[in-house]
Amino acid sequence: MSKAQKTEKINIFWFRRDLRLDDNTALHESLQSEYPVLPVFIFDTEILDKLHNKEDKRVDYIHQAISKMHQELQKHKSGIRVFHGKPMEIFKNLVENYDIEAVFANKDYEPDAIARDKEIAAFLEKNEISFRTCKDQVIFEEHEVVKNDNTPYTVYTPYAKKWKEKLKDISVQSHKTDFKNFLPLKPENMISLETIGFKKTDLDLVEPKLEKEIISDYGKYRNFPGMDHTTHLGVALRFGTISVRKCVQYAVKNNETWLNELIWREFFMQILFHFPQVVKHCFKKKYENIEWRNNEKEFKAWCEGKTGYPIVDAGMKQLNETGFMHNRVRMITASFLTKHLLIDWRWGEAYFAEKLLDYELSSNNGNWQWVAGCGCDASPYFRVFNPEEQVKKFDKDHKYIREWIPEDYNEKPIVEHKEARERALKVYKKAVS
Ligand SMILES: Cc1cc2nc3c(=O)[nH]c(=O)nc-3n(C[C@H](O)[C@H](O)[C@H](O)COP(=O)(O)OP(=O)(O)OC[C@H]3O[C@@H](n4cnc5c(N)ncnc54)[C@H](O)[C@@H]3O)c2cc1C
Repeated sequence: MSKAQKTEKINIFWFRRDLRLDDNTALHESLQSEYPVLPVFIFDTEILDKLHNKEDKRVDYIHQAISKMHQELQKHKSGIRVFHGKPMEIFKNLVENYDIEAVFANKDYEPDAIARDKEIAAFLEKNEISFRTCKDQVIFEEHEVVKNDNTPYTVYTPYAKKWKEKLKDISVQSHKTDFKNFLPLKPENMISLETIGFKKTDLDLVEPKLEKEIISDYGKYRNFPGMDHTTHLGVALRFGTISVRKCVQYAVKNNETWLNELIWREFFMQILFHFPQVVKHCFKKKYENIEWRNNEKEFKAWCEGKTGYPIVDAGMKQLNETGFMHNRVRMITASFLTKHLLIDWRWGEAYFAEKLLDYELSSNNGNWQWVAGCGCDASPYFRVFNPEEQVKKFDKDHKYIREWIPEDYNEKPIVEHKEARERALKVYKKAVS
């Protein structure tokens, strides 16, 4: 950055978890204004420093998504200026070097992001720069779908009902990007993964697509992991490489079951917003009394896919090898950890957070608490998945199991189902009664 840039007034658009050029609300807003727009992205050291695995596919995903947009913008004689550091330091620098009218960004609803944005907004305000945020990541924000007395819903079904009623009152519109108002920039290479302390992985970013064959029959086949009949759009929704408005428009026309899943996503987002204590604690307080066994050897066996229960082990292998696990198997593995092994759901949640490509704090936390029985609208604690019965129902030809566990697999079960189930029921009952 050079002082010479101060001569022209500009706007800044700050990419965060909205890594796309099309149908991007705040980007669209910024481009409507009278000043040219400088797009920026910050590899935030406060987030990256916490990642121990330096071959993290998510960092690679973000890097590839930004590179693609940077190349696209270079065709329009602009680009993205990508920084590595603490957002506050980066903004101090930007303010010193540019005459900025406003900073535009899409709203982020996670507790850490809210705190970061508050700090940045205060700093910008001091410098007479406005910080304009837009709704983009969701159809309805935390205060838009609430009970008649304005309190948040904590049960999914009435929340979803109200959500769908409200949807009828609005038109979900997509925004077209006008490439004319980007700030002209000299061609510049983007910062490399190595410079920010990470390595290239085997991940190849594929353009997220709404696939008709998958979504039309979603309700019929989504529960069978061997059929792999879900969209795999979780990561695209997480990093915003697809617009949620496009997904919802498509779901409304093509499949209500799939729409319901998108509503679960917003349900858990608003739970996290209204009850941020769930990050560390059970939504239902009584469940803090559970006397977890927390056996470290058994936890390791679970993580490595060596529990002796083929469906659990197949799921953990899929997760470890690809960063994805089918939803049905996420439920089975999570139930096995919390009920059969009586290991604190927070251990499992943290392991998934490290490995899942589509890791989303609100969904991961909400679903772990759902399985463990301690969440807002949770499965009752006495519902203990029987892994063998789950195989009979959902993978009866062992297609999924065969895909993920080796032929010479002969792990001995680390616990016996009936005994483990009874032990779990006893411990849970003691805690909650
Ligand atoms: C223990 C556990 C942990 C989970 N952790 C995460 C997580 O970190 N991030 C995450 O996005 N989902 C999580 N889920 C929910 C669900 O498993 C994934 O969203 C889904 O498997 C992703 O696959 P897909 O993209 O093919 O989804 P699809 O089945 O095609 O669904 C479309 C989208 O709807 C949303 N969605 C679907 N199911 C759920 C759900 N139960 N809760 C919230 N949103 C949902 C996701 O954004 C998903 O991409 C978790 C589920 C469990 C049981």
